Amino acid sequence: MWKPSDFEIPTLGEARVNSEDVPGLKNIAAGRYWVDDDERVPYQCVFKRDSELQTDLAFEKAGARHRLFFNPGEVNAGIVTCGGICPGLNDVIRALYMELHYIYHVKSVTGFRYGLRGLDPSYELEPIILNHERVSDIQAHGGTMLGTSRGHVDVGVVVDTLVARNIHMLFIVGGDGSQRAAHGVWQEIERRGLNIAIVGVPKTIDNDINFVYKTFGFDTAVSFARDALDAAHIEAKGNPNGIGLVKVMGRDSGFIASYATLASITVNYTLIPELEFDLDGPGALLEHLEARIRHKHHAVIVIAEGAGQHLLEEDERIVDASGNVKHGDIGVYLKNRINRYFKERNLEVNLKYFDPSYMLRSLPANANDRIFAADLARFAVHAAMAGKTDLMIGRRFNQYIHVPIPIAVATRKKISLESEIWMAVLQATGQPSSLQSRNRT
Ligand SMILES: Nc1ncnc2c1ncn2[C@@H]1O[C@H](COP(=O)(O)OP(=O)(O)O)[C@@H](O)[C@H]1O
Ligand SMILES: O=P(O)(O)OC[C@H]1O[C@](O)(COP(=O)(O)O)[C@@H](O)[C@@H]1O
Repeated sequence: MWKPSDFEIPTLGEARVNSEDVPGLKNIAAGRYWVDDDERVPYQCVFKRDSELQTDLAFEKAGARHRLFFNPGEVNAGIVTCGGICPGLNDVIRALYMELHYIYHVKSVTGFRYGLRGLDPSYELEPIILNHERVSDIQAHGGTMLGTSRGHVDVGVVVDTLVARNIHMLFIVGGDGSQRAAHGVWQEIERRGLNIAIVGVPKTIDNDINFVYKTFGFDTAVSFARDALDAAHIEAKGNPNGIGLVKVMGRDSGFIASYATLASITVNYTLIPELEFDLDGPGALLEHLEARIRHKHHAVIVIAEGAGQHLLEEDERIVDASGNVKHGDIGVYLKNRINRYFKERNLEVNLKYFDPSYMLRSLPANANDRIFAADLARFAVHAAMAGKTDLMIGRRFNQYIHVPIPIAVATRKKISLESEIWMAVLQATGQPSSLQSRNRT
């Protein structure tokens, strides 16, 4: 259980600069952005009749502060993007640069290349000094102009690089792994007694980071996944006993699969990592699918990549360079099992398999994601300028907040049997709730 003090954001020291003297900041609609340091957003808001609202647990509200720790004109800022790519990364980089340069007029903005390894001199990746020309059109492209990577980098080496390059604030754009790394870097900075701010911008296509109602890029990914599901439906209906099977990303969570199901409304089975399912036996997927094919002559199935891993051989499971489990290909496995099942029963089916996984990560951001990614970046800059550190920008109840990184990475956002999204999926698909009746522990 959290304590109120767990929600406190570390600061580098006493604020020394009056932000109202920063010309760029004065010119923007400061009324909208300026936030008093004691403004809070409650941690809990929904409460049942018998449980109390714990108003003492609250996040700090994000926004421009009246007083800054850093003198903007002296600041050298750094940006790094880590982990898998995601629509909107370039929007974040662009907005970080624009806010730092045009609003705060910082001295320099350095982009470290290929994730954390860009901060390890042994990789010999010379950083990029960002300027207007370099970033002005990057939002039109997917991926990240800085490159990204997975894999361990020593936090001591990262801090050595920050010191050597006289970086005052580092923006780490990445998922839970990157935010853990950010916390490690901050701990090392604190141990050395340095004044360097570490601010995280949460990123994952899977949307499973807590305290961000939806991660940037997720909206874009869902639209693309919806198109794949619609295509699978057309294929399924256009062939005798057609089955459209679509695999989407989602290492540990089924948000893309579930939201795309709701957006497409053509799906009959949604299989997600959080809920276990069986293939064989009475009432299990294959038997249910057979009944549907005999009755309706077509079906659409969406499966998230992390679903049904218990069905695969243990030795198919490997980890990536960052230590994340790399799942076996459940899509291909399911395709083969379905085909074999119907062949054994001498029942013709026409299964079309779609694997749009990587395609939905590499798109440029759609309109909503573009707005959101840029907002996160701007709030990250305000936080760092005020000398706040070891935090990630989040969003709760329509307000941007400062989330202490240890809280942000303590748990992962997941879909459960009892969640509203799952109820909606069951309703939209008509799949029996008994098909996946166990939360995965
Ligand atoms: N616990 C950790 N401590 C330090 N670095 C970490 C930790 N977990 C992940 N990292 C580093 O963070 C970077 C991104 O992590 P990864 O899990 O690949 O992606 P994501 O940030 O998208 O979850 C990698 O360089 C990885 O080595
Ligand atoms: O092939 P890669 O780059 O390891 O990416 C695959 C993984 O990345 C994800 O898209 C999530 O990655 P992030 O958490 O880094 O955004 C997973 O769904 C998927 O398992």
